[in-house]
Amino acid sequence: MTSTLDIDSQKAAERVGLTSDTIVIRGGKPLTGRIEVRGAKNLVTKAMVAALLADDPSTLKSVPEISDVHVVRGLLEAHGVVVTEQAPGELLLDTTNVQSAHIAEINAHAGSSRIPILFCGPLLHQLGEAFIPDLGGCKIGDRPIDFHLNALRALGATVEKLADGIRLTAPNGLSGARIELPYPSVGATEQVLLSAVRATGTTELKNAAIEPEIMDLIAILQKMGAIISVEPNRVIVIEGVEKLHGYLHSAIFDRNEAASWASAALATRGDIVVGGAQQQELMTFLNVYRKAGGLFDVLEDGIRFWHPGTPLRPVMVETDVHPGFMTDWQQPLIVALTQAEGQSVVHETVYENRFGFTEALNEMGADIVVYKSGIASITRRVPRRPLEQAAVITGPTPLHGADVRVPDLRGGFSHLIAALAAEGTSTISNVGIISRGYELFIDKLDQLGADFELA
Ligand SMILES: CC(=O)N[C@H]1[C@@H](OP(=O)(O)OP(=O)(O)OC[C@H]2O[C@@H](n3ccc(=O)[nH]c3=O)[C@H](O)[C@@H]2O)O[C@H](CO)[C@@H](O)[C@@H]1O
Ligand SMILES: C=C(OP(=O)(O)O)C(=O)O
Repeated sequence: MTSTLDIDSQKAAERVGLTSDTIVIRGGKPLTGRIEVRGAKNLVTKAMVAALLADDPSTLKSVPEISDVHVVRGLLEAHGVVVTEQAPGELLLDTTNVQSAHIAEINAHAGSSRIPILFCGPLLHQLGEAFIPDLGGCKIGDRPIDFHLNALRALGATVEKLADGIRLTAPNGLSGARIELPYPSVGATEQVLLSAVRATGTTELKNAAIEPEIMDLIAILQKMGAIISVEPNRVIVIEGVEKLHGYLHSAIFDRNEAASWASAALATRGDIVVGGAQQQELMTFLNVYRKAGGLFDVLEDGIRFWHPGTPLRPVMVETDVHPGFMTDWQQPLIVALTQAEGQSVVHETVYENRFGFTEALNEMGADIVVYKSGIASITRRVPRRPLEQAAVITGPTPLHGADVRVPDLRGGFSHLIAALAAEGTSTISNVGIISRGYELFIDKLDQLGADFELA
């Protein structure tokens, strides 16, 4: 099983032209103004991989300037794909000359993101073999890839574990199979889609994830010529086709980035219009936001989020697969919950180690207690998973500045907004990690009136 390597924050910063990996923030000032969100990190990177399934070029629009996009671009280029930025945020992905890559070139991207694992199916179809380096991604749990490898084996791939990654071959090509995931994993569902779409015969995937980004990937594959039915009860049926052609697609907006800026408005007592945000993909988040006392207004071209000016209310949140409350939303929201009057409880049911960032919040004055084995006694909608954890946040607690180091993407954004909400000065290092998923976040902080400088 490939391990999740540490993300190199400085490298991530360099990829997007961030001149420093440390930021000094003078907090206590509400964030106000308008920022734009573009395509979702969790779709755009996969859409770029999907282009590999076609023999002619694809065009992807609304591509954000984030580090993970550069990582996938590098991997595609290593395989002979010519990637051109035709206009701001518009990539032309020319796959007419796909070829095997040098292992050294692939390994240069080891530990940078989780996307390399999704190259398996497209490379097997195009080249009959694939080498996948050790993965990166946020260290928020073990993050095994057993569902991926079992699905690939079921489709006919042979998997060989190497010291620095995995090698896959499919001597007889891939063929349709009946696959049931033990849990509706986003990545494993995408793995099956990208592998089964050009396999011989039909694949039935049970217990599939149905996140909006997956639906957008299915839309892209359908544009390319695929036949994919999303059926009731998390069943996806993929009827394999021999050839796919390039696509023209504008990526779905980044709902995780939108929810993060919404939480920033609440935590800093601010007022932020998130241009490009849409209501439907955020409905579950908006309900919780409203219960906590946050105000929002759905506009024609975005959503306005603001603090009510009166005390916030505590909430109980259970993270879950879609349409539940997304795990990536809980970290920024917790910063706002430190300012609610009373006890909030956040049950994390997707990952087993996603509360590490709360230590820094406690150093800044928050009162957050993490229950490493969850809280069993509360009856809830989401059935308990063995890996579950819970955080109890008691507020309101004034926050003060501190020196902190970003541990992961969403935790890092949470530290930024905690520092912006806090009285005094904070120094936050390792902020390059934030550029994995937050486009131009330094420019956006500037647009929203934050008082900071890069160290
Ligand atoms: C790049 C990307 O899209 N990342 C998102 C994706 O991550 P990612 O696709 O990695 O997350 P998964 O949905 O696969 O993981 C969910 C759970 O399944 C477990 N699991 C997964 C695969 C596997 O082979 N074995 C296994 O046990 C994981 O350890 C975790 O406990 O979905 C997550 C859940 O919405 C989000 O937090 C991430 O932002
Ligand atoms: C966990 C996340 O991303 P990744 O799967 O890329 O590590 C995230 O976006 O919060």
